Amino acid sequence: MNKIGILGGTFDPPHYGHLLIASEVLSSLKLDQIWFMPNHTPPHKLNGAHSASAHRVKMIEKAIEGNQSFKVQTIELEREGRSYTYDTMMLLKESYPDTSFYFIIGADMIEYLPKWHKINQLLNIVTFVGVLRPGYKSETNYPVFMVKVPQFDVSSTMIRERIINRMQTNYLLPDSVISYIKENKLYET
Ligand SMILES: Nc1ncnc2c1ncn2[C@@H]1O[C@H](COP(=O)(O)OP(=O)(O)OP(=O)(O)O)[C@@H](O)[C@H]1O
Ligand SMILES: O=C(O)c1ccc[n+]([C@@H]2O[C@H](COP(=O)([O-])O)[C@@H](O)[C@H]2O)c1
Repeated sequence: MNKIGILGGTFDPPHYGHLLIASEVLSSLKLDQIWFMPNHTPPHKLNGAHSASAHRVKMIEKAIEGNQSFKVQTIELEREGRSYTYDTMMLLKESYPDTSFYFIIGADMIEYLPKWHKINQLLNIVTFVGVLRPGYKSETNYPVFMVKVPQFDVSSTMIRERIINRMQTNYLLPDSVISYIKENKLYET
């Protein structure tokens, strides 16, 4: 049985918080791979993503370059529409019947779990793995396996705001992603 961790997200842009939790969960749970899975339309973000899907994929590819255990999974972009995790995981279970899936979520998403689409059915097909995130609580009535990771208070929102305000973003995300953002003038207004 393969053990795959899935880090679903908007990745707008990807940052070291994402890479850190992916790497820590991979090693703590002895997973085979982590799949970074950008959503097409985040179910809970009314305005959707700021950057086009193609840019978000390119930025993830740059961020994970060189790490053989990290892959991009684009199933939600191909499907389009609102990216309900239950629908996605049903399709992935069908395509990969011999794989156990571990869906990684930060504490902001743990708080939001009661509102997830078909949450009880989803719990039957994935194991949720939770990590703490500064400013959010991890208490929940749902079965979430907590993995202790160093906390890093960075978010895509913080990075987008810094770019708008022409502040530096060094060491919050990989240089290759910073260069890509500059070349493509993302998030400037
Ligand atoms: N610094 C962090 N520490 C722990 N978990 C994180 C961190 N950043 C993101 N995550 C988790 O990674 C997943 C994907 O996050 P997402 O792509 O929405 O990034 P974000 O930084 O939360 O973005 P935004 O600020 O735009 O909401 C979510 O489960 C989120 O909780
Ligand atoms: O399926 C749902 O109802 C649902 C509700 C909120 C979030 N999610 C998923 O949780 C992951 C993290 O969300 P986000 O938008 O904070 O990056 C991402 O894969 C989302 O599609 C899924």
